[in-house]
Amino acid sequence: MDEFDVIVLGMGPGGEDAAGRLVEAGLSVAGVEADLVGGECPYWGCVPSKMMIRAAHVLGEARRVSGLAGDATVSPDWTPVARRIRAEAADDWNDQAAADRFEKKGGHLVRGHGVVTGPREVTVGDRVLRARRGLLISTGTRPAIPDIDGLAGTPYWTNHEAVATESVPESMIVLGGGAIGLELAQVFARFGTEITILEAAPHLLPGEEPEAGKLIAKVFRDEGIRVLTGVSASRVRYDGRFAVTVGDEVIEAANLLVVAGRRTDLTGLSVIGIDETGKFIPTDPRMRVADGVWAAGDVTGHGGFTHVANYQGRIAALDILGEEVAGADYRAVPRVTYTDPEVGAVGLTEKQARAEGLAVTIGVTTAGARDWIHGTKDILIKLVAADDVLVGATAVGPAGGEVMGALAVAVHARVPVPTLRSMMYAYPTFHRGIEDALKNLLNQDGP
Ligand SMILES: Cc1cc2nc3c(=O)[nH]c(=O)nc-3n(C[C@H](O)[C@H](O)[C@H](O)COP(=O)(O)OP(=O)(O)OC[C@H]3O[C@@H](n4cnc5c(N)ncnc54)[C@H](O)[C@@H]3O)c2cc1C
Ligand SMILES: NC(=O)c1ccc[n+]([C@@H]2O[C@H](COP(=O)([O-])OP(=O)(O)OC[C@H]3O[C@@H](n4cnc5c(N)ncnc54)[C@H](O)[C@@H]3O)[C@@H](O)[C@H]2O)c1
Repeated sequence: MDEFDVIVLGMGPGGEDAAGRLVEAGLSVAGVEADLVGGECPYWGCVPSKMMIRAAHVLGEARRVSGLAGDATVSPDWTPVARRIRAEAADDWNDQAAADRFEKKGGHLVRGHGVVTGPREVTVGDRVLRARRGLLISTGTRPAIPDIDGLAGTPYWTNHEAVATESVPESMIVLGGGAIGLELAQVFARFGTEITILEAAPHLLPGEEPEAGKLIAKVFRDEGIRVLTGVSASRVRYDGRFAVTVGDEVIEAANLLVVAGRRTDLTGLSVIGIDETGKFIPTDPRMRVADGVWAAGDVTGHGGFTHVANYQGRIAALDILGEEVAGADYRAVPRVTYTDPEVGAVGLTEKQARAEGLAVTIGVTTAGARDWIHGTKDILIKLVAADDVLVGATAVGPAGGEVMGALAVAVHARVPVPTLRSMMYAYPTFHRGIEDALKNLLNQDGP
């Protein structure tokens, strides 16, 4: 029996951050990891995907030279993208640097799949680990694979294969029009892949404002991407190429990318009172699950983002240390889909605000001086206000994620709308569109 103060199960952005803090505070910590220390984000998610996106956006900009600055010939080549991901982001999918960082602090890394076998007990192979103070569960998510006739057993891609590929496919069906699907679809399209996106919901990015998803669909179609919304694939066949049946049509492509959401694995957690058939681990504001058990990250269901996992990991670590800590506050969760244009959003959508029974006012702007100068019409700022404070906002545009930063401050700090209206917005920035949207805040009856 190995005894530690704390066991951290899963060393992704939620667990790694918390484990490091706990070790630095002087506790003995076992970090249990089945795969790579660092989790999805540095090896298969945020970091390599954003390197791919950076390369694709450079191509997009080069293609805008015509009409604005003369002529440019662009010859896309995946080689530097694959090289950069392998060398700079994933270190050839080797986590030695992260493992060393944790162990040099004094942490104890246990490699292998951990099973929770008691309130403060994790079994890894034939090793039984016991925690004197607490167990932090931060096991993240895996790709959810829809139950479609013929899909299982075919060589479809998930984000793992897409990130690690050394070449771009000639054609690809993208199953799912959420954040991963859209980011990767646009990357591969800009490198020459013929893309068809299949999205079951009525619009792309169904968790966000419908106007944002519709604007991205328009941009993608203008770029030559085929976008089908409100569709469901009924059958998949593979005989060297994929054939996916959608209604009466059979769509063929060299590759199929399945990006239809993520799923947690709660197997075995009934020993600590968790419903194993549930989707997520319920937590209180201090990330407590049960006596001596905490959870952080994607497994808690408060948004699949690295910044949420880090935020929760910090709260859990401070609570485990017995320090005073403000409970988690999810009113202003920021999120960015790094398409071109970017979709930045914070807080509630109009639909969510109305579902909460709030008396909602909406302000929208779709044009401003900067986008006209920039040469784009694809922008949107949508504000959702209630009781004279913003409760949610969306910014789509060339710097949508950055514009959202200002809106996140307003939502988080509950800045009164009259205060937001009274300030100056630098001319001619993209964020100056916020001023126009504030002027347009109107009472509306809702969709
Ligand atoms: C393609 C892609 C792009 C993304 N881009 C962004 C982005 O731009 N910005 C952003 O904020 N977020 C992004 N995300 C989401 C982000 O990666 C996740 O929110 C984040 O990684 C969650 O951290 P986590 O610690 O909860 O889980 P994970 O990163 O999933 O880590 C969990 C770890 O636990 C380990 N584990 C699981 N079960 C066990 C077990 N029983 N025993 C031992 N180890 C176990 C796993 O091997 C894994 O290493 C992206 C995700 C993807 C897939
Ligand atoms: N920029 C970022 O911060 C970023 C980037 C990528 C991913 N992520 C996170 O990673 C997580 C996973 O992303 P994701 O895009 O896989 O999930 P998602 O849940 O955001 O989107 C999945 C999409 O697939 C659709 N879908 C599901 N089943 C389908 C089917 N059978 N046919 C057609 N469409 C189907 C859903 O309607 C949904 O729109 C999310 O939590 C996201 O927040 C974040």
